[in-house]
Amino acid sequence: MGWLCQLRWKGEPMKTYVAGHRGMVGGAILRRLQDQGAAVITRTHAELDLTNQAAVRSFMQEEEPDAVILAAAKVGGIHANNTYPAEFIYENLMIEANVIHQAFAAGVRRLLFLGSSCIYPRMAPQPMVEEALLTGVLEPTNEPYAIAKIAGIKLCESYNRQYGVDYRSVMPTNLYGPGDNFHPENSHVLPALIRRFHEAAQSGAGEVTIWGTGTPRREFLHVDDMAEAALFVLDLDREIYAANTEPMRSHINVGTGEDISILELAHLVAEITGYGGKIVTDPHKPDGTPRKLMDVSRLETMGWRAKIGLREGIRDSYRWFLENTSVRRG
Ligand SMILES: NC(=O)C1=CN([C@@H]2O[C@H](COP(=O)(O)OP(=O)(O)OC[C@H]3O[C@@H](n4cnc5c(N)ncnc54)[C@H](OP(=O)(O)O)[C@@H]3O)[C@@H](O)[C@H]2O)C=CC1
Ligand SMILES: C[C@H]1O[C@H](OP(=O)(O)OP(=O)(O)OC[C@H]2O[C@@H](n3cnc4c(=O)[nH]c(N)nc43)[C@H](O)[C@@H]2O)[C@@H](O)[C@@H](O)C1=O
Repeated sequence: MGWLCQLRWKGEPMKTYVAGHRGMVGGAILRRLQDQGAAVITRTHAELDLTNQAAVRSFMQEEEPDAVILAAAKVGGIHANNTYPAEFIYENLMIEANVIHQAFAAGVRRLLFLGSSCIYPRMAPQPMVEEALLTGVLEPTNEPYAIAKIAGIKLCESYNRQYGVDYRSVMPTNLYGPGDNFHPENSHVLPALIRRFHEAAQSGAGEVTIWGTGTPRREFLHVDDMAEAALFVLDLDREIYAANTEPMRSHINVGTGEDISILELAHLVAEITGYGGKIVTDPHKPDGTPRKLMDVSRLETMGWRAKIGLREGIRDSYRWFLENTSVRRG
């Protein structure tokens, strides 16, 4: 069970709205809250399109949640970001502006916004500290998405400064696990490789191609760790959160503090899925950021660190992939 979420306001359990509850992160957060008997509100994308300002206003005014966890977003890997830049910047700006403003207008006391590690400059010194934000140019393949995420942090900070609310931001590294998007083109690297190597092992293929040179390095955090970290940060006393952040640098990195090259990752996924053939690289596909290892000392100082190791986590994700053929995406 791990750390128990005590989301309470004046002794009463907070009514918490989980936006994006059918997604990988939102689903993991919802499971933890339900396991702890928390009062939770959810709406599917079909029930409530968060890019629709009037619909979000009506929902917030009607439900008046005490807390909001914003895990809804337009999300995808390097190919999706590179192919649909207008959708990534527009939809994410609209979702966060609507949810954050309408939460404030409805008197929501506490909110957690999920950003991403791609907010940092392409060549930020590694590991990347929270202070590196806005100190350099971004990675072109996901700049629109990154700018939307930076805007989300600044929305929270601006509402905190002007209206005195308590809206917090966490910056997850690359995430994976149950409920992931396994689409062959639009997914992130780890689910994409799980699918590709599994299919190759099943078909007896002699060769599997991975995108790019295989030299970039990435950090991977299991989504159950992410869910626990999200609730840990949301539940922190305001004084502790304020003491470990600054009003204009309020976001908190969430990761494992360890990274791996894409080629090493490919060999690990091949081993776990039982694929024994060749692995070749395709340098014509983009590498993206060479490295984006997060400095996670700010969150560790506040008392949280990741628990699930990469090998164990990939096994868990592969098991979910195999057991959920009907519900998995892609
Ligand atoms: N996955 C990763 O590696 C990382 C994710 N993050 C961040 O974590 C958060 C969650 O990501 P993740 O769980 O992986 O993403 P998913 O794509 O798994 O989930 C996103 C959820 O948001 C919903 N959604 C999207 N657009 C809308 C909309 N207009 N109105 C209502 N709901 C909408 C989706 O519903 P539907 O599918 O029905 O459209 C889905 O349930 C995001 O903020 C993401 O940026 C940050 C770093 C890494
Ligand atoms: C979390 C973060 O995720 C995104 O950034 P990213 O980490 O670069 O995305 P990615 O996981 O898709 O790729 C990681 C690396 O892996 C290589 N790679 C090899 N083979 C496959 C492959 O088959 N699929 C994919 N997707 N990548 C592959 C790929 O070439 C790249 O070098 C942001 O857009 C944004 O969404 C964001 O915030």
